[in-house]
Amino acid sequence: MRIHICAVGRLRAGPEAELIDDYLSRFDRTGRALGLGPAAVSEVDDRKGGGMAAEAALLRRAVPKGAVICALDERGRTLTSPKFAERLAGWRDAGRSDVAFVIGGADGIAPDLRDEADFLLSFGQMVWPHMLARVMLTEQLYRAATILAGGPYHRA
Ligand SMILES: C[S@@+](CC[C@H](N)C(=O)[O-])C[C@H]1O[C@@H](n2cnc3c(N)ncnc32)[C@H](O)[C@@H]1O
Repeated sequence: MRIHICAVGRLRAGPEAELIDDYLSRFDRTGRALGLGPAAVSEVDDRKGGGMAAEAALLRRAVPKGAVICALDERGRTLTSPKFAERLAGWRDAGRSDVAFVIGGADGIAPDLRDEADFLLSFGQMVWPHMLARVMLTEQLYRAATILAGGPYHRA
């Protein structure tokens, strides 16, 4: 099951980009035997200042047809890491080929795109910078893969 991280904004080289690359390559390595991955980031950038609606149109284009849409939003549901792993495995076991994690820009995700999501995932009620949300998501994807693989990385 392919993982797409569809995110607003271009990430420049730096510590966040290094962490994301590292977690995604670990996820791909661990996930391969589990039918999870590969994972890739699709960045969208509205240079015309069209706001959330313009970003939503670009994000929709980045989401593969038929993908499960999991939108990241502080108003969504919080999950434990094992429950997040279970949910990923559930989508895989239901035969879904693609899961798209959608991350908004400075103003968040347009309400109509949020309404289209199959799941709203929250990393708590605090608002995080979108680049940190990307890092947190990639770490949780790697953690989920290690949980499903029975590895020692996650300690509850
Ligand atoms: C700077 S935040 C935007 C916050 C904006 N005020 C809003 O109403 O959504 C940018 C993006 O990071 C992600 N994000 C930030 N905090 C989050 C959280 N606590 N849980 C899940 N995603 C979060 C969301 O995808 C959000 O659209």
